[in-house]
Amino acid sequence: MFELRNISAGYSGTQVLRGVNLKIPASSVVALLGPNGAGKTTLLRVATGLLKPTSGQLLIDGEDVTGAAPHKLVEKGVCHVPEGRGVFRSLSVRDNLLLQAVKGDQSEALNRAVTAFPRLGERMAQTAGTMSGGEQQMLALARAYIQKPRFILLDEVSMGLAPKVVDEIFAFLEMLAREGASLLLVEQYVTRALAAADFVFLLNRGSVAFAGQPAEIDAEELAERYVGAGH
Ligand SMILES: Nc1ncnc2c1ncn2[C@@H]1O[C@H](COP(=O)(O)OP(=O)(O)OP(=O)(O)O)[C@@H](O)[C@H]1O
Repeated sequence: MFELRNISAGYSGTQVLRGVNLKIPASSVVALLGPNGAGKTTLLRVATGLLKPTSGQLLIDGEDVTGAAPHKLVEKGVCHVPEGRGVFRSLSVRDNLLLQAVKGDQSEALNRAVTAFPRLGERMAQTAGTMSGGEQQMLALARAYIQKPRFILLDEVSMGLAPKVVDEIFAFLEMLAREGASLLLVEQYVTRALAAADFVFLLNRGSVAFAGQPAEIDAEELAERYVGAGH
């Protein structure tokens, strides 16, 4: 269980998050929705240790990890897939994957990546930056998967991708949750996020405006009121 408890945070005097409570249980997908500027990315930055909260706690399986450096959280199984795909564009697909592998486990890491996304297997020698947006996102997700993360925080992974690729990516994310991971999915793609999620949090102006199950939400109304285009 990954938990943010009463978190407030911001940037040099500007408060963005105001007393946010959010839980990501094991083996579940939690969608974090909300309009532009609501504070979703800021929340992910707090959750990954990149931004220290001004108050509140970050807990992993009940252990207080507030203020821990990002690499300490990585050691605890926290993995961040940032907006705009965290891949090294000038490196090959293979090198991108190997950089994520523990020494001695290189072939296992490559196998794991190809199991997740078979298409990457055909493109090992290709320079990552020359692949399509969808393929680069698959590579970013495969790099995360290699680390066998327990908590995966994803920022707009479906942004700008074709519906078929988005289907493939969501199927992969649901498989990660079935394997036991906890996922926090920041999404503009409301319908898709609600279909995949076990729990939904709606952030508005830095506060949680709704927390509950997808069935309690009217996706159309939500998209109109809070999220805007892209659903
Ligand atoms: N580095 C920064 N310095 C100062 N203010 C920032 C910084 N990053 C974000 N903000 C401000 O914090 C607020 C929340 O931004 P954030 O990126 O967390 O929202 P978001 O919900 O992820 O929005 P979007 O959907 O547009 O990405 C915004 O008003 C933004 O201008």
